[in-house]
Amino acid sequence: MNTYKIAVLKGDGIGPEIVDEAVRVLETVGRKFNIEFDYSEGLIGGIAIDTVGSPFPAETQRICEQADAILFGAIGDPKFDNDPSAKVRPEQGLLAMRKTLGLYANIRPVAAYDSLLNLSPLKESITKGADFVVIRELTGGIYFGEPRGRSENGQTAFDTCVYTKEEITRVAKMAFEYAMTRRKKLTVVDKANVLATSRLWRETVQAMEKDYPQVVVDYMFVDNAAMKLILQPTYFDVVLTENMFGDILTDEASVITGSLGMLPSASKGSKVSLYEPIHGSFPQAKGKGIANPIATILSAAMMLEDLGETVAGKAIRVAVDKVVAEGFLTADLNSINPHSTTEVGRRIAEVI
Ligand SMILES: NC(=O)C1=CN([C@@H]2O[C@H](COP(=O)(O)OP(=O)(O)OC[C@H]3O[C@@H](n4cnc5c(N)ncnc54)[C@H](O)[C@@H]3O)[C@@H](O)[C@H]2O)C=CC1
Ligand SMILES: CC(C)CC(=O)C(=O)O
Ligand SMILES: [Mg+2]
Repeated sequence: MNTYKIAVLKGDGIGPEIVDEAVRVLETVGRKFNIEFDYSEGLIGGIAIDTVGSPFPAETQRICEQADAILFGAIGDPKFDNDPSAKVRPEQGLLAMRKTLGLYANIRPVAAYDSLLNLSPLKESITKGADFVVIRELTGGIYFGEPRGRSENGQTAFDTCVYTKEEITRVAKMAFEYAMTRRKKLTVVDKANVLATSRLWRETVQAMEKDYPQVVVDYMFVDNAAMKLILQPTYFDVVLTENMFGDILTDEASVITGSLGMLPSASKGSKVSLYEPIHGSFPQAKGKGIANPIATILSAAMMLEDLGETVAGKAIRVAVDKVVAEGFLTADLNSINPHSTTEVGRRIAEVI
């Protein structure tokens, strides 16, 4: 029997509810495929600020560093969002965790489900067959650059976007390698017509093209990419982009699947990897049992595949596909006969 140490960071809002369903599904595949999970829970985000005064406590860092993989829910709470003067914010915990653990690449697969095509506001003729992966740089750019803050007596605010060649090279290498396992097409999304950082991105990736002669590379400005994503999503195979563009474009891309609650992700670096839905803490839904757990359950499937448990990961995907096809879904995707977060988690576990 294989045993894995999993750090479980539920976070805020719907975080605990969706992670509980992912754990339920992990337990089910564990029983079926003889895999054992040894879970350690850590605090992160608003709940960590309220409990111990820090959004990414040292104890949570220790738990993560000792784990084989990390399963993360979401952070964020309106009491911080609505207080611009808050000195410590839940989001700082997520950013600090990504930076401290060196999680420089966030892999966000996007695929349209045939049975959900009618639920996207986009026409079926546009979304059918869409299947791409966004590789978002995760520890650089404007979310981390210094200096940042206020000047002129608080009347001016500034953030700084910084990228080094090394940061671009390591994530681009991952993107080229992903492209090699797929349709061998890489689209680099930037704003090189305006931004110095984007010009460094373009120059760096262009220099790497010769190492991957089978990969066809194109470069697209982010404003055009934002349009193309919903005009012709089937155009894309692997998309490589910087931190903020990737954050924004993938929420947009979730419209292709019908709900933000469907998109999983893996955050990777050179050490332990972290698995997280792409959405946030959806505070309006907290405790109501209406949040879609599938993004988190599919993140757990990505985790198993990366741990080498491909059969178990595949079993989760097959079960999700079946449950999606039968329409046993939360209100975001089934407003007529909605099922609760727990019912959907239980159903997926039952089908495995
Ligand atoms: N990775 C993380 O932990 C992230 C945290 N946040 C934080 O989350 C809080 C809320 O931010 P929002 O901008 O409202 O983003 P959000 O992603 O939490 O929610 C946006 C909308 O997406 C839908 N949605 C999201 N998750 C869903 C799910 N599982 N099932 C069904 N529908 C779902 C809902 O309609 C919701 O109103 C903020 O405090 C923000 O800072 C935002 C994004 C990522
Ligand atoms: C809350 C932000 C720090 C991150 C975010 O929106 C994301 O990772 O998708
Ligand atoms: Mg986001």
